[in-house]
Amino acid sequence: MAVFTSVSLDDVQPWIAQFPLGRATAIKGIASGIENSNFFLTTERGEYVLTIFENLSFDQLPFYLRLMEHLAARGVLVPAPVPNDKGELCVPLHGKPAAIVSKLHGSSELAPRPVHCAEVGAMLAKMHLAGRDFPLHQPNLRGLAWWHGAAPAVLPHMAEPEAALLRAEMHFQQAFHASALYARLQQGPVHADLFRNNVMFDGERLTGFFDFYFAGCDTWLFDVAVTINDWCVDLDTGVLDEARVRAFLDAYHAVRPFTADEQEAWQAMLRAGALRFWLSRLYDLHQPREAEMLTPHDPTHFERILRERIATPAPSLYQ
Ligand SMILES: Nc1ncnc2c1ncn2[C@@H]1O[C@H](COP(=O)(O)OP(=O)(O)O)[C@@H](O)[C@H]1O
Ligand SMILES: N[C@@H](CCOP(=O)(O)O)C(=O)O
Repeated sequence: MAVFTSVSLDDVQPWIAQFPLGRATAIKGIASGIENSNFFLTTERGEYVLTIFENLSFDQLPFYLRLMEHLAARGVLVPAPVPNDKGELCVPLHGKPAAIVSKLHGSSELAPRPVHCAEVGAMLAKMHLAGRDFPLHQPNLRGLAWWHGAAPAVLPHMAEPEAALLRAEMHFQQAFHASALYARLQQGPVHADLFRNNVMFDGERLTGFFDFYFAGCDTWLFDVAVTINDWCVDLDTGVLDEARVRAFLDAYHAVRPFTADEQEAWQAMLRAGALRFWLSRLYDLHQPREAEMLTPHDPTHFERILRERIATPAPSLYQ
């Protein structure tokens, strides 16, 4: 659970006057999440989510918030940021950047079936296409450059077999990212953290993607790999579930067809998706930050997934 910065109804009342939302009537800290302080905010106009950004700067936030605005305007189901009376999407609260977005209906589907995976696959493809004319650019801040900084920070804490795997995979990914094949992959704004807990469903109907605060420009295939590694995996073994993978990939391919280059790069990208979260979970474990409520995620889950993606041929992207 994480609320890093506390906010009361009294704190928020004068602040919210700059938004066209009426008075705030209730505010409640949200326990889940590990990056930001989130609150359900009820106002005279409806239900919203207030986020105080703990690690992102005012300079970085326009990318995320304008991307959500851009996607929402193109029919991609994402929370719409609410502008204040000056048209700003991000304003200080308790000295930190903060934003209000619309609240999505429903709940996360933590035991997805193929029908849910198909919904996510189709919406992800739609999101990639809708992002093509997004004018702002920011790299994926948890990409290869970050991996190079994080690996030396966690390696001293690791036992040798795991450290050897991390060094070898860094080496492999360095070569993959420098390859001509990688350079040919299509790129654009990606979510980069589209796990089960970042998508809302109302029954079998997807109501939205949220938590865009790891988004950045990267290959579309990386986004597919990150998403499949969570949505289509057997959580105990890290093995991909064939029926869920097929449903996801077929639905994605029907909206935005995969290319032959992407097929060739697929196994290496599934490995990249696993490495990214193994590293960030190791980093959070060994370099913890202050929080009122915080549950660290288990790194061994992604170590298992990485070993499995190295050992097992990747499923075909299209039939
Ligand atoms: N726009 C939204 N609509 C509905 N619920 C939301 C929305 N944004 C966040 N939440 C809720 O807040 C929780 C934590 O948000 P999240 O963005 O995952 O936090 P963090 O960025 O700290 O990881 C989510 O699990 C979800 O229940
Ligand atoms: N999805 C990541 C961590 C990011 O946390 P989130 O709650 O913001 O999605 C992981 O599982 O390691």
